[in-house]
Amino acid sequence: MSPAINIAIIGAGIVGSAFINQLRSVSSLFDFNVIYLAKSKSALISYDFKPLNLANWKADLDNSSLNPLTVEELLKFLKNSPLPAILVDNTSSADVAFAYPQFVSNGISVATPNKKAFSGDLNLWSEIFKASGEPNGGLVYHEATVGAGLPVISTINDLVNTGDKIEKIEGIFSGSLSYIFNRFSTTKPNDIKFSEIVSKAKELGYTEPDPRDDLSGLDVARKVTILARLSGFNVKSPDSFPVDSLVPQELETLETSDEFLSRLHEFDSQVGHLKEQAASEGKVLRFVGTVDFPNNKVSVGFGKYDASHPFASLQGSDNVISIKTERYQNPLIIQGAGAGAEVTAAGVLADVIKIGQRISKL
Ligand SMILES: NC(=O)C1=CN([C@@H]2O[C@H](COP(=O)(O)OP(=O)(O)OC[C@H]3O[C@@H](n4cnc5c(N)ncnc54)[C@H](OP(=O)(O)O)[C@@H]3O)[C@@H](O)[C@H]2O)C=CC1
Ligand SMILES: N[C@@H](CC=O)C(=O)O
Ligand code: NA
Repeated sequence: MSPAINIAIIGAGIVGSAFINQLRSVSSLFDFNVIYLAKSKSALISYDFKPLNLANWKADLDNSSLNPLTVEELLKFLKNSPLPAILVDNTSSADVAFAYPQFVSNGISVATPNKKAFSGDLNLWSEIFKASGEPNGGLVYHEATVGAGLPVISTINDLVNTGDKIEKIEGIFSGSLSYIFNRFSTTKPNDIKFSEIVSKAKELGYTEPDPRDDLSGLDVARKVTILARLSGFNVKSPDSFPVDSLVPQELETLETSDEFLSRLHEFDSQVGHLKEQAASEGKVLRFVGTVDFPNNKVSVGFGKYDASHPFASLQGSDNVISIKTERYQNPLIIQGAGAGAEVTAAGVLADVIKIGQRISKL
């Protein structure tokens, strides 16, 4: 049994809930003590660092009168942890993400599916990994930021760390857009309405908290930025290259995602023409990200594909990522579910286990 490790979890939504349940299911294999669990308005806090009883965690969290700790308070709390500590950020909060360097430089490890820190300002990227490289720095794992639980980050890291040179990465990186377009855009005419299939993707837990992050191409741009940076291509930001958007300009500034979803139907015909045009050519629309090193080009947007193309035959929320390198001239392909509570949570849990195994060897 690896030595006990204290875990602080922020976020108990679609991914966070599945993560907590999966963590409890492996508790006999690993000595992970949850000492903090928070959502945006309430928290469970074990000030004496004894493991929280998670038997009824959801009701306890919903009914807790404790407010979540601020980032500064949480840092102070975890710095006093008598055991090594891991911060698990299952939110899409920028505030939490931008504080990672403070946690990591204090020896607190981070495991997260939150893309914001890794696709934000390049200086933040450098600060996080510089802090992690310090002798007492915490470990940083973010497998689920690209392709959910699919081994994309670990594969790119292994390729780069063993001296391979990444030449081109391309694929379908959005689970929600994959689900949407696998159904919405087919070579045979269909009467699926765009707004309906988008709402369905949200119901299934595939989209970002605000689906506009998916439909605007920003989520894929964040993922492509992360992969480019890991491959040694210091992309400045997710908006420093062309990104196609499917968010109607009139709906971009609506206050809430609910308002957006309630009005999206007004633009069904506008988006419908895109798919009809592709179908008239015997093709389907797919949303693709590309990092092309020899041509110094990064792009995120629509492409039209024959029914025989690998991008045209995906199922569910599948991602497919093609990685061409100096060694893999015939590209290495990773394919599978790229969104969804269970597969994403498993990616985060696997990172927590890797951190625990590495810490226990220290
Ligand atoms: N869904 C998926 O398939 C995938 C998601 N991800 C990433 O996982 C992360 C979570 O996504 P998802 O679970 O779908 O999102 P949800 O909106 O379902 O859950 C977010 C959770 O974070 C909580 N939260 C938000 N801000 C704070 C804060 N400042 N402090 C404490 N808690 C906070 C929310 O609280 P409250 O409940 O009170 O609102 C909620 O519990 C995102 O970064 C997303 O990009 C990555 C890969 C796949
Ligand atoms: N909203 C994202 C979730 C995973 O990153 C997607 O649709 O892929
Ligand atoms: Na992944």
